[in-house]
Amino acid sequence: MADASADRGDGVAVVLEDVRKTFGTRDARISAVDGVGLVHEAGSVVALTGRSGSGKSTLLHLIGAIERADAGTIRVGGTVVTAARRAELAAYRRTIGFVFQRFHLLPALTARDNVMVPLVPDRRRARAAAARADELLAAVGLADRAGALPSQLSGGQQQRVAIARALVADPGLLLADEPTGNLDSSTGTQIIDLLLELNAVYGTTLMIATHDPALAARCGASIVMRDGRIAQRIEGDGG
Ligand SMILES: Nc1ncnc2c1ncn2[C@@H]1O[C@H](COP(=O)(O)OP(=O)(O)OP(=O)(O)O)[C@@H](O)[C@H]1O
Repeated sequence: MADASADRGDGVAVVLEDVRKTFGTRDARISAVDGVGLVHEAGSVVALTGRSGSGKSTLLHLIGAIERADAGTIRVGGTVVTAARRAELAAYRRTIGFVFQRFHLLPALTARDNVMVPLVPDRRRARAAAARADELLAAVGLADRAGALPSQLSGGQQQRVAIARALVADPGLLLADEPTGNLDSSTGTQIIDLLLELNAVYGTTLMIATHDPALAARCGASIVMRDGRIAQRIEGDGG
C-alpha cells in the first residue's frame, strides 16, 4: 500500500445510549434495535456479529443516518445524529464512509470516476479530485485499473474500488455491512487486510457487520447482537 501516513485523518468516537428502532405496523411490530448502548473509541475497530435479523444492518443504518432512530441518542464525533436537522444530517453523511456487501458501483463509470462520486462536483477541483481518486486506488492496490469499468473488474477489485470511494472524503468513520459477504474466502481475507491497514494508516474508526468469524476475530473487539440487543462484547487482540 502507498504510504499515505501524511494524510492520516482523525477517527471519531461513536457513542450510543438506549437506541431503539422498530419497523412495521402496530399489529406487527419488529424491534430491530431494542435499547442499544455502546462506546466505540476514536480510531478503533469493532465487528458486529450475530444471527441474521439480529439488528446489525439496522444499527449501522442508524449510525450512518440512513434511517432515523425512534429513541435514544447517537453521537458521532461532534454530531448528535439523533438531534440533527436535515442540513446538518446531509453534512454529517458526507463525513462517514459506507461499504456494502453488494458493491453498488455505477456500471457506466470507470473505477476512478466511481471513487470521485462522493466529492461535490466542482469543475475547478476536478483535477484535484481525480488525483485523490488515483491516490486511493493506489492505496487499495488498483493503481493500474483506474480506467476500468466495474464489469472489467473481479468482485474483490470492485470491493476495493468501493472502499476507495468510501474513503475519498476522508471520513472519520467507516461503516461496512458484510464487506466480504459476496467474496470467496481468500479474496475476503485480502479485503479484511486492506480495511485493517487503512485503519492503521488513516486512523479511521471502523464498524464492520459480518457473519465471517475470521473477520470478527481480527477486529479489536466484537459485539454480538441478539434480537436487537447487545448480547455480548468480546475484546480481541486486533491482530
Ligand atoms: N425496512 C425494514 N422494514 C421492516 N423490517 C425491517 C426493515 N429493516 C430491517 N427489518 C427487520 O429488522 C430486523 C433486523 O434486521 P437487520 O437487517 O438489521 O438484521 P441483520 O442482523 O443485519 O441481518 P442480516 O445478517 O441478515 O443482514 C429483522 O427482523 C428485519 O426483518
